[in-house]
Amino acid sequence: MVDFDLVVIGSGPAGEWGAVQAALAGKRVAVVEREPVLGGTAANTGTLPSKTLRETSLHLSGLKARGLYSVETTLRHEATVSDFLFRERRVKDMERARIAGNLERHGVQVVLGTGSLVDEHTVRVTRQGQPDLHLKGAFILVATGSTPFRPPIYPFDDPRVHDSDEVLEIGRLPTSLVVVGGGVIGCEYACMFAALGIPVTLVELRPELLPFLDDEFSALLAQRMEALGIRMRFGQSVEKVEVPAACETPIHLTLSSGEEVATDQVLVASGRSANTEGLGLCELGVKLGSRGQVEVGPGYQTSVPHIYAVGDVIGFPALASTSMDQARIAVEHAFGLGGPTRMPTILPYGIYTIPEVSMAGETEEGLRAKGIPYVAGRAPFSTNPRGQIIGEMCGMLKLLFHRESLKLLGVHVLGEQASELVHVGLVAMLTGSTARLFLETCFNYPTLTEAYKAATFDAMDHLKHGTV
Ligand SMILES: Cc1cc2nc3c(=O)[nH]c(=O)nc-3n(C[C@H](O)[C@H](O)[C@H](O)COP(=O)(O)OP(=O)(O)OC[C@H]3O[C@@H](n4cnc5c(N)ncnc54)[C@H](O)[C@@H]3O)c2cc1C
Ligand SMILES: NC(=O)c1ccc[n+]([C@@H]2O[C@H](COP(=O)([O-])OP(=O)(O)OC[C@H]3O[C@@H](n4cnc5c(N)ncnc54)[C@H](O)[C@@H]3O)[C@@H](O)[C@H]2O)c1
Repeated sequence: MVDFDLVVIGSGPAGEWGAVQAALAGKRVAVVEREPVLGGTAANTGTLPSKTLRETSLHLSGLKARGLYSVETTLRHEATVSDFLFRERRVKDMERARIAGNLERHGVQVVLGTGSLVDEHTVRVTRQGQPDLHLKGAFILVATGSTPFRPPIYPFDDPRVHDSDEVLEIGRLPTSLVVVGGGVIGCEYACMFAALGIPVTLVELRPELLPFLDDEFSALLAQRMEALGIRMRFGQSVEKVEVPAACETPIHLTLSSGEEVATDQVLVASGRSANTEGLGLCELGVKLGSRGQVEVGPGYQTSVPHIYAVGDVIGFPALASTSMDQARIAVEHAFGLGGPTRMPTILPYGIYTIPEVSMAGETEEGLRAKGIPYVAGRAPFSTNPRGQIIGEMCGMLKLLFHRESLKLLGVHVLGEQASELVHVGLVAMLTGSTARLFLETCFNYPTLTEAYKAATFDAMDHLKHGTV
């Protein structure tokens, strides 16, 4: 039995940063990881691999150059799956090495094996070909993440049927692809494959894309995705799947509308499930929600006070960004370190579709539902000099201000660098800033960020004319 102040189960962003935060405070920390590599979904199968593939597909397809030179650049026909995956593997390797270095530098002990709780303070680590280890922790941090949900109608053992983990192991690029699920993962992958010139059909149960977005931006994104060649099938699901043994014979899907779709490959991205199975949480009285996610209270404490849970395993918002901060907060709470014990009230969302979309704060629909008077200001990138220079003709920034106080309430961006640009508005909201901030700030010229000033002027015009 080895004694620690904190035993962390899982080495994704939540596990890594929870462990480091505790180690920085002088605590003895162990991280248990069941995979042979560190980094979880963010480093290995999710965030970084998918973002790297996005850049690769933009590069291989020459898509970025199209707006600039009006040339019809198409995918180099000899592009192979190894071209496609080359940089993804490099980025992944570098991130794994960074995490190992970070944990080592802070004196965190890494134990490879599958962790489960045998009692309230003891984590058993099951290791292949080696005896079990028992680690005692004054506190336990559950950071076991999530895995793709696999609806039973799909034969995932067929090499042409993928979930979002397996798509990173594809043996060849599809000649056509059906993506099931128009959530963030489905939209991002649909764009990447469509950018490569592959015919993509996106099947989404809901009548619209990403309903948490401002309606205007959800519709704009759908338009841009259609312009990229993606066939949208809203309000539908897949009822029947026929996968012939011969891989040259197309897969046959029957949609709920009765439409038949023939496709080379299928990517199923219809949600994820929390990794709680076999952890022994229920046996200890830790409450789980309807989808297996761990229920937590303030400070990410579970119903067993010295067991904390953070990241994807607790469900929404299930982002790498929020997982890291939740973990830092949980450690602050557990050890009473005096730092922040709750998340910021406004979180940013970055969606790496083509084009990118990002938002923070309120949507127009949200403000209307709450009866908050507002004024909107828009700045299309086509009228922004930097937008002209880089050929970003479809992007837009929209700002939502309180109609009386002029406090910034929401920021929405679609286009190049959207997930970076949103941070200006995010910080403005977190500091309670008003339209004056943008009117009085001198921005670099020419930049996309300047759009903040243009959108603010537009909002002031609306105020003057009594429009929204
Ligand atoms: C395709 C895709 C793209 C994404 N893109 C973004 C993005 O752009 N931005 C963003 O912020 N988020 C993104 N996400 C979400 C992000 O990856 C997750 O929110 C984040 O990885 C969650 O971190 P975590 O530490 O909670 O869990 P994970 O990263 O899943 O890590 C959990 C770790 O726990 C280990 N583990 C599980 N059970 C055990 C056990 N019993 N014993 C030992 N170890 C165990 C797992 O092996 C894993 O290493 C994306 C996700 C996907 C799938
Ligand atoms: N850029 C980012 O921040 C980013 C990128 C990727 C993933 N993620 C995170 O990963 C998590 C999981 O993403 P996800 O896209 O798998 O899940 P999701 O729950 O966000 O989306 C699943 C989508 O599939 C649809 N769906 C469900 N069943 C269906 C069916 N039978 N037929 C057709 N459509 C169906 C749902 O309506 C939904 O739109 C998200 O919570 C997200 O936070 C974040």
